[in-house]
Amino acid sequence: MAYKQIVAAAILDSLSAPSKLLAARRTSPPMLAGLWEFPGGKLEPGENCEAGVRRELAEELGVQVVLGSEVFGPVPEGWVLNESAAMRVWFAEISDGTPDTLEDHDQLAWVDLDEAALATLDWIPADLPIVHAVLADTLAGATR
Ligand SMILES: Nc1nc2c([nH]c(=O)n2[C@H]2C[C@H](O)[C@@H](COP(=O)(O)OP(=O)(O)OP(=O)(O)O)O2)c(=O)[nH]1
Repeated sequence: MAYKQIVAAAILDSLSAPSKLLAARRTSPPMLAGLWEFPGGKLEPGENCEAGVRRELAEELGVQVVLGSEVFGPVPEGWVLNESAAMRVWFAEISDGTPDTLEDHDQLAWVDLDEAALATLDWIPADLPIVHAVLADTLAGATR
């Protein structure tokens, strides 16, 4: 089964000594509006995944990033979101710009990297295993 490829970033305050994750609240479609996610989007035809992540973060948040390790999911396309889409996610640190809600989001939040703080956000349900993997990888020092 070929999944539509989505790419996204788990943006940390620091790749070397992470303490916070940048979460973004979606504005559309109605079914997902108000839910929190990893900023990112659909890969364009012919684009490689890392370039896609960088493009999406520039468009949506107005930032440039340094990419760290991938947050590996269970399939080659990353984390299965639904019957037709899967998402690869990379750790990232902002190298230029201040994140802003330029496109697709109405709120951004720097959240402490602990279970309780992350659980206060209403995440897209498909993202919950990814949130746990992000936490586990940061605790294991596997972000870069
Ligand atoms: N970016 C992102 N999308 C997610 C996450 N979790 C999740 O289920 N999705 C879904 C929502 C969408 O159906 C799809 C991503 O598409 P998108 O609408 O963000 O893509 P895009 O920015 O390229 O937008 P567009 O061209 O369709 O306007 O993946 C997540 O954490 N981040």
